[in-house]
Amino acid sequence: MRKKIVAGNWKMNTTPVEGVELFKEVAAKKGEVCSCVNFIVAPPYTHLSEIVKLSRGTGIGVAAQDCATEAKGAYTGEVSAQMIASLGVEYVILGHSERRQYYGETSATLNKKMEQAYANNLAPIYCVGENLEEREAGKHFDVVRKQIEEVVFNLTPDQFKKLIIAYEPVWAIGTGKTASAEQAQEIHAFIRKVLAEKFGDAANETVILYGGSCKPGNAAELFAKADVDGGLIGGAALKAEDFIAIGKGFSK
Ligand SMILES: O=C[C@H](O)COP(=O)(O)O
Repeated sequence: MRKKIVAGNWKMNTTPVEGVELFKEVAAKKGEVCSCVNFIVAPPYTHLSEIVKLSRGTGIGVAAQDCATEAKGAYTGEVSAQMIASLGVEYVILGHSERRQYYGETSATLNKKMEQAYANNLAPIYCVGENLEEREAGKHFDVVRKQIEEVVFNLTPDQFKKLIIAYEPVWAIGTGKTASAEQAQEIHAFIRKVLAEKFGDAANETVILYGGSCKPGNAAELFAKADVDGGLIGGAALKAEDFIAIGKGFSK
């Protein structure tokens, strides 16, 4: 039985004070959701220390939204995986489409970040997904396969066991357009098949999250699909009520 995960990517939103409030609200409401659901929050770097402390005993995991390609040194503005891990953070989101699109992250960049994440015991949440043009041209399977082959296929079998994948069609992120549950299932099953080509049966254990305008109204339908193991939530993770309601998509 694969883990069920609902992860909230706060992106560049909330001040540290607001973030603490949001976290406290989520923690207070978490009991309304089936204990089978694992919640993770990914606040901005500036909030991590405080939120890790608050998370103790709540069962809510904490992720960073990114990490540096290098271990340490003269890289102004960067934050290393070691710095993040030393706070008690367990996960790191890597390869989010916003990082790929606005900061030019390539597979080469992401291979280095993966290496740093694993060297510091952080479990990566590796994001893949096609843009609208690629989807309309019917290239989504090829795009996603490439994003997996160029990065995930470099992992050792042991590293692979810790990996979480998030499929996020770029055309659905923050747009209000959601992939249908059928579209999500189709590509999640495809991702699992590609992973199995390299890692065999271990791919049956890989948690594959859906991301892109996932909200209380569509979560249950998406999560009901066989290969959709939860969600990576953006906008709706900024309201505790909505985030928790998405978690309830698993409760029935
Ligand atoms: O990381 C989260 C995704 O980019 C989804 O964002 P969204 O729920 O606002 O569409």
